[in-house]
Amino acid sequence: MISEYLSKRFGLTKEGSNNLVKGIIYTALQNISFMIPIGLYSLLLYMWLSPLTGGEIIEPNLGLFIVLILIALGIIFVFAWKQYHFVYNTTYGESEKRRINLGENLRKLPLSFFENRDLADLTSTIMNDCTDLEHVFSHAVPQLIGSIISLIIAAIGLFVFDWRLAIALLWVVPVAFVILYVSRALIYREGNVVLNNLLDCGDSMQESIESIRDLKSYNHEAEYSSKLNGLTRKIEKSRIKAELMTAMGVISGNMVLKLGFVSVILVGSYLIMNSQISIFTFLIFLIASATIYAPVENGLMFLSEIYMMDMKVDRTKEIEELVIGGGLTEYSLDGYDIEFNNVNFNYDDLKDVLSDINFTAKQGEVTALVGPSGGGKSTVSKLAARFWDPVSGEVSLGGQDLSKLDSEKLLENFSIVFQDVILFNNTIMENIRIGKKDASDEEVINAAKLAECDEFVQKLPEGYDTVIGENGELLSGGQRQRISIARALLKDANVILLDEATSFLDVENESKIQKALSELIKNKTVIIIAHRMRTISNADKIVVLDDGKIAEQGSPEELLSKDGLFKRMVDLQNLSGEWKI
Ligand SMILES: Nc1ncnc2c1ncn2[C@@H]1O[C@H](COP(=O)(O)OP(=O)(O)OP(=O)(O)O)[C@@H](O)[C@H]1O
Repeated sequence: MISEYLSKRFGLTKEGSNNLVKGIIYTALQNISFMIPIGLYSLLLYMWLSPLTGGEIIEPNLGLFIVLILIALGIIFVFAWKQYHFVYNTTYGESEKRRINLGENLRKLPLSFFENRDLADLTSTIMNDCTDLEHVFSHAVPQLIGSIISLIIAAIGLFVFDWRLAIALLWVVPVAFVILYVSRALIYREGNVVLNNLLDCGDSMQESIESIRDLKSYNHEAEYSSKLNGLTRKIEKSRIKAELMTAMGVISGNMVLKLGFVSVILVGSYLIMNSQISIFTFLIFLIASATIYAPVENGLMFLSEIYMMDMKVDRTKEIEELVIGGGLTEYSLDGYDIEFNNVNFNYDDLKDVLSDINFTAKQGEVTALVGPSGGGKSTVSKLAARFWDPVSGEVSLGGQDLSKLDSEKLLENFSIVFQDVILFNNTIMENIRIGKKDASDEEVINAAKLAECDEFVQKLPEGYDTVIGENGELLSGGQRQRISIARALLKDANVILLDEATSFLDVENESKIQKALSELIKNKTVIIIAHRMRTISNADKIVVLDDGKIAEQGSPEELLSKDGLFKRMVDLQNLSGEWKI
């Protein structure tokens, strides 16, 4: 039962919660075993003090006492070792599983999730929240529950000994817990404020590092650092307030515990004066009051940590429980036409981003999406790869409704070249191999040659084995883009999405890549988004998107013969000397 509760409450695996229960039992046994030497010491005192209290002379066997103390130490050691084994193995094992699980879930989440989610927040959940949970499981939970169990057992023994002194000793414990329980709401609220301030500051840090070039070029560094200073001060203030709230609860609880010692002295003195208890009983309770509160004090300290943990468990659970895209993993496709049927879409219920979109991107053809900025071109391409599902209508691939297919499996059919190329701090060879993880070096080099990478790669100190730095910092924008095209060439999928794929390239390289792409796209479904008319002059079909609607569609020749938006865009670009058909 406890195991089920722990598993549900803290999101532990069955094995993890079973081991944590064992850890808690050993914590309680360890706490109790600490009382064995105290018991032996009390017995020794009783023997020594016996003649002073009118009893017979008892000669203690010191050798036996030393042996018993050594045995007690052995027992303490075994319990401590067992407790350590179960608690720490569980904690780090569970943390590992939690992180892997979160990583797996993130991998399976629809890409739309990441567009609306703050990346600093996600990193903080995986790293910081998991680390904080580690501490809670290794210290707070076993200590708190273990100390409650050992306290109950010790309390039963003390009640049997003398119920009046037991009450004098123990009345403070529930009072201390109630005080901390009452301060729970404040601790939770202030903890939340700290967490949000930390996230805001992490976000701003990340943003300032990512945009350092623009900040410097627009002389905005001073404003930005003063914003960061403000956020850091906010963290400091909220932390102090949160610590204060926690301290108020914990210190008040601990102060109440100290009253237990006072009440034992008062009640004990009264009972001794009235000859109702022996000096030995009084001594036992005095020793107990000096030791029994230590685990409770720890427990109180950890209770506040457990309160703070709630929000962290909620944040990790949110990712773990998010409905994963789901869908069929086994299906057959009738070709690779992508069809939009009466598709309507919005990102946030506020404004329709796409209305009544109907077109087919045919296999073996290049379909170009053009139109003014913000018209919805990228959104259409995202729907084509099921990064999002339409609000109404249907997007299909080879006759299958995309919203019924498993996203991960579906993307096996896609090669996508994004506008923002993401490269990894690895060699060029491995960066291209991402397109097809089992590709041989030869296949990688062939793809690189087709994407016009070979020439600049040969000039690098270690050729294909050159490590290109974080996000390819050693490469130019055009080189990065060519690497991402090489990846797509290597993947050789049936559907190709090119988002401004050649925007960084100079005219010479661009025409070379266009040649390579025309080889690649034979008999494939290609959707290309391009601002420059030159890059789509060979398209079979043009879909012009304006303000989320299809303004017109048809072959370039058809659209040029009309006096529509496309013609106006071409004329405009002709004016700037870019359009050659
Ligand atoms: N993740 C998002 N959340 C909310 N709104 C978004 C999101 N992405 C895009 N939009 C909005 O959707 C509309 C269409 O954007 P989209 O990026 O599809 O246009 P686009 O034609 O590709 O523009 P551009 O040519 O400038 O890249 C815009 O009004 C944009 O503000």
